[in-house]
Amino acid sequence: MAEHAARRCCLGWDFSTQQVKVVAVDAKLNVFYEDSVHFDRDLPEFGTQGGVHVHQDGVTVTSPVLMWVQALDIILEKMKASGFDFSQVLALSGAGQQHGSIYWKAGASRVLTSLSPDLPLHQQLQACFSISDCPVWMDSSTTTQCRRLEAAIGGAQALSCLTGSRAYERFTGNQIAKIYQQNTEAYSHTERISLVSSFAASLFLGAYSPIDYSDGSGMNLLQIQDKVWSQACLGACAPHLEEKLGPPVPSCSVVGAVSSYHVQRYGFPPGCKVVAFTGDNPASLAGMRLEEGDIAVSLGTSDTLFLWLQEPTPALEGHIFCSPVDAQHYMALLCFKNGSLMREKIRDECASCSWSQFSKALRSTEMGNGGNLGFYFDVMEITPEIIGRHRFNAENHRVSAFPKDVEVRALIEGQFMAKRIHAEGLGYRVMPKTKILATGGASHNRDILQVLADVFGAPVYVIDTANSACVGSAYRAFHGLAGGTDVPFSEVVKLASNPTLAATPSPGASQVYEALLPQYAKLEQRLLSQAQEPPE
Ligand SMILES: O=C(CO)[C@@H](O)[C@H](O)CF
Repeated sequence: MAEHAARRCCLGWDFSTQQVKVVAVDAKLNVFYEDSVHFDRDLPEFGTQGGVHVHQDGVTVTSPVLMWVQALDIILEKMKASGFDFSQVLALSGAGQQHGSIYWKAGASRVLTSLSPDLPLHQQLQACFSISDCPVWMDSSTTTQCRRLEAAIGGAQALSCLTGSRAYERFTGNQIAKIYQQNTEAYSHTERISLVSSFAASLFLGAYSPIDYSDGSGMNLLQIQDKVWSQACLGACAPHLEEKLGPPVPSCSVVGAVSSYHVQRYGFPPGCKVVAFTGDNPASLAGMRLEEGDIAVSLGTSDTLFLWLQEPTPALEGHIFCSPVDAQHYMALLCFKNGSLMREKIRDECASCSWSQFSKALRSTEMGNGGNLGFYFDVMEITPEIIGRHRFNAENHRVSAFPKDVEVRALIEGQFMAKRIHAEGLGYRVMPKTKILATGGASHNRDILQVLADVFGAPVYVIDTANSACVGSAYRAFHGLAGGTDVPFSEVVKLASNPTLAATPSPGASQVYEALLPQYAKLEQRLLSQAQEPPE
């Protein structure tokens, strides 16, 4: 086996939906080791598809907790067999898919603190969980619990102001409420409830790890301003919940050292620190090294925006989480369902199925598209809830079609104006130092990125986010090691390689879009109110 030269490092873990991944990052912030275990491929005995079980009802989605435990056993054994030198690990942190919940059975903490280094984790933790199939973020079976929680707190907007989001089916508080209502005995036999992130940290700690502020913001239970559990939300979900959750902690907290189990079985140094694990999206924000005023745009099947916010404006769309790298600030997530599939459809219809033709259409039409505006939602859009294709000319009159080149530009300008309008609705502001970090399939098309730069009036950089949650976790481990809240995260990660500049705003862009954005916003509101009118 190739021996890995001794190299002081931090480990970054990601317990995601489909796999467990790990990277080792050295003091110069170079990734020199990575590995992964895929649930479907490497643990077929659990019978998951995409790492989950979709139940017969089509809305309940779970993952077996022992599959996650066994995946960690496998990846640690793979690292050991490859000659990885665990004695060089100074600290570790990690990420988990957000919102999922794990239910530790009464007495499990005693097992966790007295693990035998002669046996794998999954053999020793077999009887430690009161719920074996854990609800995950793809579950949408808790609409009743969502309505009850919003009613208890004074409505959707009130809940959003308190916890950063209105009630969402996947959010953990609603999932816990469902388990309490439908499996009361299991709930009563539960001594601790973890998120996937704090569960994973517990496996390294050999004790229950606390929930961090950032991933805890995805539960509809944490007051994001005061960073304490909301007693009203806890009470509306299930009894004795606060004692089962434990107190939340700042995301950069050192929550302890790796357990003697890992020291004796794998050779971790006894002083190897564990920094609080967090959600995969907050960890990705850290991995992308987003700074104040920056915005990350992931142009994938659905388009996702990561925002850095100082003063958030909670709304009925999007999600606001406590920042994972700065306890005073916040991050926001906005999801736009009509992303790359919508771009591919218009490419096929208007650019002969060719991206080069698509780019040519963008280059041959002017900024602002002569005042023509389009809304392209072939599937029900999330942000906002509108469906269908809607076109308007410069006089704001609805038209049935655009010339092909105009249609291409109307799609891209519309997608990016919507992103700016809804980002600003959550409190985001473009600043002089703003960088737009683009990732995902469409970020390979320079002409699309040019429109992005023009609409936002800010430079666009491209970044590779393949391992962003893992790399962000390793960065956060260095941050925790360096003293956490006393040291700016940006200082800790300044040695990391910089993103590549791909586009800067065209001359005159801000005049064009400052005029067009309010018009787009008005038309969107018009469509939204028409969509909400009762059918005739
Ligand atoms: O639900 C989500 C965020 O709110 C997803 O991005 C999960 O974190 C994916 F694991």
